[in-house]
Amino acid sequence: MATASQSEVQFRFVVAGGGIAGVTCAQQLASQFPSLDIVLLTAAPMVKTVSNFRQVSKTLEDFEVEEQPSSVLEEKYPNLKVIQSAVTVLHAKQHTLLTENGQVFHYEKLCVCTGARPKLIIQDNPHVLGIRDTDSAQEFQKRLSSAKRIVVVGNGGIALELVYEVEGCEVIWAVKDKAIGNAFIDAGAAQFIIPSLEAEKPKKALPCKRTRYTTDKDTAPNTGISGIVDCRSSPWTLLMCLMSSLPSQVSHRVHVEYEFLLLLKIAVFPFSTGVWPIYAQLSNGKTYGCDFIVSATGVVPNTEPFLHGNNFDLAEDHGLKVDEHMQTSEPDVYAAGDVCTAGWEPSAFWQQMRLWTQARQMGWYAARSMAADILGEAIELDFCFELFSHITKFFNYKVVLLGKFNAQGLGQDHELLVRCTKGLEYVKVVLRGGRMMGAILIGETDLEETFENLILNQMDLSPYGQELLNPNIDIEDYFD
Ligand SMILES: Cc1cc2nc3c(=O)[nH]c(=O)nc-3n(C[C@H](O)[C@H](O)[C@H](O)COP(=O)(O)OP(=O)(O)OC[C@H]3O[C@@H](n4cnc5c(N)ncnc54)[C@H](O)[C@@H]3O)c2cc1C
Ligand SMILES: NC(=O)C1=CN([C@@H]2O[C@H](COP(=O)(O)OP(=O)(O)OC[C@H]3O[C@@H](n4cnc5c(N)ncnc54)[C@H](OP(=O)(O)O)[C@@H]3O)[C@@H](O)[C@H]2O)C=CC1
Repeated sequence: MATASQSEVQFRFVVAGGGIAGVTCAQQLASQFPSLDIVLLTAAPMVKTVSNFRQVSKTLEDFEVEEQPSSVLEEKYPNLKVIQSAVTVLHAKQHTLLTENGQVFHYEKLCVCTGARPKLIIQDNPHVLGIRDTDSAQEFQKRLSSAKRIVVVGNGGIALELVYEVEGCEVIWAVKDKAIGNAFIDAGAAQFIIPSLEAEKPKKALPCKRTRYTTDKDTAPNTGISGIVDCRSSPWTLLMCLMSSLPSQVSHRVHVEYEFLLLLKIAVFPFSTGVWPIYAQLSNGKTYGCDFIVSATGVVPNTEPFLHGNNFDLAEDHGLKVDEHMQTSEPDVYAAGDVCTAGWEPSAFWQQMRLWTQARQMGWYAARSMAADILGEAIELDFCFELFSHITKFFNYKVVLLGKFNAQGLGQDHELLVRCTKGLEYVKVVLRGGRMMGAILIGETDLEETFENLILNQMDLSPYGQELLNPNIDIEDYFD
């Protein structure tokens, strides 16, 4: 509770969390209400902003993520005040927040955007690392520089990127599925991209992702590792950038262990008795000694400071459940980005995935909803939630995911059309009742806009059958 000695300040809008969701929300509120002071409370010294935003098609978007000091944001939005102090307590009934530095904030509307943290297979083990932010990426890089072998556990975005990028160290990739990349791609796509793991990697000046993340060159804090500020960097691209400077003794050696059942008991031997600091025992009977294990096994929403004494509905994945206006179950508390879980009835082609794009869209839409509520206006769920779309890069291939790209929730009630040219492209279409429900496009297919339209307009494609993917038909012209 606030004490008499603590200063209490009142704001109409308070946003907690300086990631993409929180910053987007605060920026939107600051521009919509130029005469009001908006407060952004954040735990980290830097905030993340979107730059070079490009609307690729109706729903597909591409942008870079920059890490910048808060002053950059305050200069651009004079009515936006960024305070670096983590929220420690929320009293939702009283509409007050307490921060680490002892300040009490009274709000009319609050948006919680505190992100998520890695869900580690083993907690508090110095040889099991998760990667989330610049600090954890730097720790990973430091450990990697002297590592001979690492074990990567997990089969999602981080593992897919990590195993491809790590050089100069043997990588054992332990996936519990039959194919790699199950969180993003299907088994066919996995077969298409996996030869890239064995092939010589194309030399590139710097790692580059579809959605990049940069640190301001002149203003980044001194990290103590030379070269950082000259790189286009993120927890992720920063990592890759740093890794490119490591000596390459064993080039790109990855061994995949499929279908292991994770034995939660990972043996840890003291340095004096074991050759390796940690041993990973897999259910297939194999044991691998390694320098450290990377647990790339998903994330858990950062909700702790908000739960005690409040009455939030939580989703199964422990996210703050939000309705179609990004409102939580506590009055006047909204949530956006990784910390929240969409609780509304989703469109037939959308699902939540914890990604930069969705963090931006949710942050923006939460701000619009908060404003609409204050102004007494009605607001409808934004169009960006009509169709799931994501552009990224895996194993140096452009990857576009649309709608129910893995037939999520469709059960047996679907059929697949696939076109694949080794080393060039992989196109998979998910159809239900002759109508397109989703697609995976790998390589420079140039099909994203046409397929996006076909999913949105639900045209009956049954008359075209297999011809839909005939490479000799210019499908773009055909359906335009
Ligand atoms: C290694 C890695 C690579 C990724 N690559 C991609 C990619 O290529 N493409 C993609 O789309 N997505 C990617 N993601 C996912 C993406 O980073 C997240 O979905 C996105 O950052 C979520 O944004 P957010 O604003 O919700 O949360 P975050 O970016 O996590 O921001 C949360 C903010 O809240 C602050 N905070 C936390 N607790 C408190 C508190 N108590 N009080 C105040 N502030 C607090 C933090 O300091 C931080 O500023 C990647 C994730 C990781 C870990
Ligand atoms: N390019 C991009 O778009 C990128 C996006 N990201 C995002 O960043 C976040 C963090 O990435 P990441 O950690 O890879 O999370 P993801 O959610 O992408 O993947 C987690 C993976 O770990 C598996 N897993 C979960 N628990 C265990 C366990 N106990 N043992 C073995 N495997 C397990 C999951 O399998 P199952 O699904 O069967 O539970 C899944 O394959 C995600 O939100 C991701 O979307 C990250 C990097 C790149």
